[in-house]
Amino acid sequence: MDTIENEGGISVRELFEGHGQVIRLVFNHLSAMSLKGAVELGIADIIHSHGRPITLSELVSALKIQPTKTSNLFRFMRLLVHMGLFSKTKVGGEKEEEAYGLTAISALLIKDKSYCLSPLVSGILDPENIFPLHFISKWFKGNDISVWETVHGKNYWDYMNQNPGLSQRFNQAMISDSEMAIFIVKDCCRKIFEGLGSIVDVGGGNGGFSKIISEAFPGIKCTVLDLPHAVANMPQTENLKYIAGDMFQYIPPADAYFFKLVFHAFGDEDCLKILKKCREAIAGNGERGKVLIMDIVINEKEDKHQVTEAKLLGDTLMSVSVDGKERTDEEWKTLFLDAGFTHYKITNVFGLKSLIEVYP
Ligand SMILES: C[S@@+](CC[C@H](N)C(=O)[O-])C[C@H]1O[C@@H](n2cnc3c(N)ncnc32)[C@H](O)[C@@H]1O
Ligand SMILES: O=c1cc(-c2ccc(O)cc2)oc2c(O)c(O)ccc12
Repeated sequence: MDTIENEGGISVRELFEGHGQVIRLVFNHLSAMSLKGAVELGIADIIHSHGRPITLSELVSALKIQPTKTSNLFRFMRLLVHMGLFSKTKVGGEKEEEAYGLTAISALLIKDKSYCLSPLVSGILDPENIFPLHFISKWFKGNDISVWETVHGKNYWDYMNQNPGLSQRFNQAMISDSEMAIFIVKDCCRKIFEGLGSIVDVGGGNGGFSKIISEAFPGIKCTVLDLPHAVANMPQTENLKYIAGDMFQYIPPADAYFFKLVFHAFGDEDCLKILKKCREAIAGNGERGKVLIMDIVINEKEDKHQVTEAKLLGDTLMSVSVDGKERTDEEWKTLFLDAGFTHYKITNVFGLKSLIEVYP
């Protein structure tokens, strides 16, 4: 086939393929929006309560949608099966029919399960939350720290502070992201938490993780430190307290300083300030204490392609939304050593996250 000289010798066939890739990328937003639609329709809940794979006609009637939408639903389910949200099997005797079942993805969307991720899907894909992402190019050309300043004239946390509805949906999203941590705390990483007398969950939001810890280890006193709007009106219990404050100003002393998805929301300079505060607190406590970080570690060599892609998408989200970043092992190491820590250990835990133990 002909080549187009002024395009660096790319063949017309390659351009055809490139055209398909551009269309695929443009249509990519439909993956997220279809996931959101499936969550709002409650398809996973319907299949779960059905107790066995559900046929298209049974699904139409359970969804209480017009029969005229049957073929649209068939095509929607075909996409969701392709995306891995649902499985497709044959049911029935002589007159076989196709039926849809749950997969490891849709099992996480069942609303009565503690580890349900539906609030994460709706919270992160909230139109108000994604609107500023339409202005990435405008942000690149200007001097604003994030797209939130470009669009709303204030940073992410100030915007949240002034918009309690969005803040609540974001906090619910993060709580649902924490629920799976129960398996880590109880199983693979139990030893990391055993024997601790106190934990400060710094930037702990509504305390999703601390609730899990305080229930699994009644002997640990958990304190959630977060900005005033995030911890307002939170019910205190004997071993779970909330403090409104600024982690750049003060972090209360504890046996362990826990940070889940906090460092990825800040640049290196800010992370160093926070880590140095922890290091000082440990020194002031007779070198007793450690930092525990549940966050993302980019590992392009060992992670599957899809996992790296999700981490890199997250990195761009952090870069444009909050001046944060996802870090490689080397980048984490530099931060820890610069803050005065001597060693650390990374354990891959769940989803995209690792648990990093950092020692003085
Ligand atoms: C991405 S969220 C993580 C929430 C929680 N750790 C979790 O994973 O569910 C980051 C949190 O940092 C909090 N935060 C931001 N700036 C802070 C500051 N200066 N002091 C304390 N918390 C802060 C935010 O309010 C938010 O709850
Ligand atoms: O929009 C987000 C999403 C996340 C997030 C949620 C769940 C995960 O397992 C990883 C990342 O984190 C965010 C964040 O830390 C932030 O400061 C703003 C937005 C988001």
